[in-house]
Amino acid sequence: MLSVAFRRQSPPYLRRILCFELFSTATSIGPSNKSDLIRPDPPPIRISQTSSAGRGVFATRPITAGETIHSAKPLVTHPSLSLLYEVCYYCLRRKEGKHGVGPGLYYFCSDSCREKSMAFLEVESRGDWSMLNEHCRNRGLKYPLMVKRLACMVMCGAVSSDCLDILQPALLHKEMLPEMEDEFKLLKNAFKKVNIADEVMAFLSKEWYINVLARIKINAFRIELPCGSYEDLLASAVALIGDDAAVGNAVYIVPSFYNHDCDPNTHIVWVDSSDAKVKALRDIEEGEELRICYIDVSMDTEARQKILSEGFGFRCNCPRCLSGE
Ligand SMILES: C[S@@+](CC[C@H](N)C(=O)[O-])C[C@H]1O[C@@H](n2cnc3c(N)ncnc32)[C@H](O)[C@@H]1O
Repeated sequence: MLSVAFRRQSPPYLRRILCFELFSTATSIGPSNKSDLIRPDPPPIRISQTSSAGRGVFATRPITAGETIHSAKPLVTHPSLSLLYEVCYYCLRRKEGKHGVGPGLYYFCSDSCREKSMAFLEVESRGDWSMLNEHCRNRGLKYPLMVKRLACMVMCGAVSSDCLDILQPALLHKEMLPEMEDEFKLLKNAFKKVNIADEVMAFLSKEWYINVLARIKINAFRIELPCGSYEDLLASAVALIGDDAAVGNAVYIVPSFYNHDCDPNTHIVWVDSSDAKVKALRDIEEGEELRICYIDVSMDTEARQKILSEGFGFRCNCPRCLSGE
């Protein structure tokens, strides 16, 4: 087991985030009497410093194999460009059959998803995103689209411009900057052409763009959802040819604190939307660090280290890698 150094309690800012992301859906029974609000048990985790991988997530009690440790809702999502009109524009749930949505119209799987999207869509739908989409499509990029959505969410007041600052950023190399600057110009120009007050756009600087992209790069999850129907299967086949099999990407706060292990004790599952469940793969002791895997761990040590180093910027120090397995 990893030797870990952790404080007894998560720092206050992390406790606030845990409360927001994990308990934002208290169950209400009966009329609007506050005493009727039932809060679920707090999840058995705390976020603390590890000895060698920055912050990590630790079990606060024994956890049984197969147990759902907690659920998490994304802060920001974006569908894959090839499935833009085939999955819910908010939660990425696959469209089942024909839902009467016209060509070129976004699909929402429920009134709730439509309502939650209303504010950022009001901003987003004013712009012409064809150049940014084309740029991303040609280069196979997904993250600039998430930055665009986040910018719209900031402009409509749904989130603050620093909402991702708590997450670890990717290390950026000088060679990456020209492409990021091009993307930023495409984004900024699209906003400039529409009627958005300067003060509402004040946060949208090149530094903000690069700062947010660096965090999304290292913390975004690629969401793959099983196909429901034959039509879904066909849509996925088209996506596979045109782009990739993922329905989209999403960034969460709490799941972003899970470190990687090539023999993980925990995994994240998606059933039918971007709502995530973190589950135990085996029995876990109180105080043990919970780790997921970021990559296909069936590869040999050298291949795993190469992908983790090139894609995530770190040398894996998990017991399996240290033993050269
Ligand atoms: C998604 S973040 C995980 C949370 C992060 N430790 C933090 O403090 O916010 C991924 C980063 O955590 C660190 N990390 C994760 N797994 C690791 C591992 N197995 N070995 C070394 N560092 C790791 C690396 O710095 C990596 O870029």
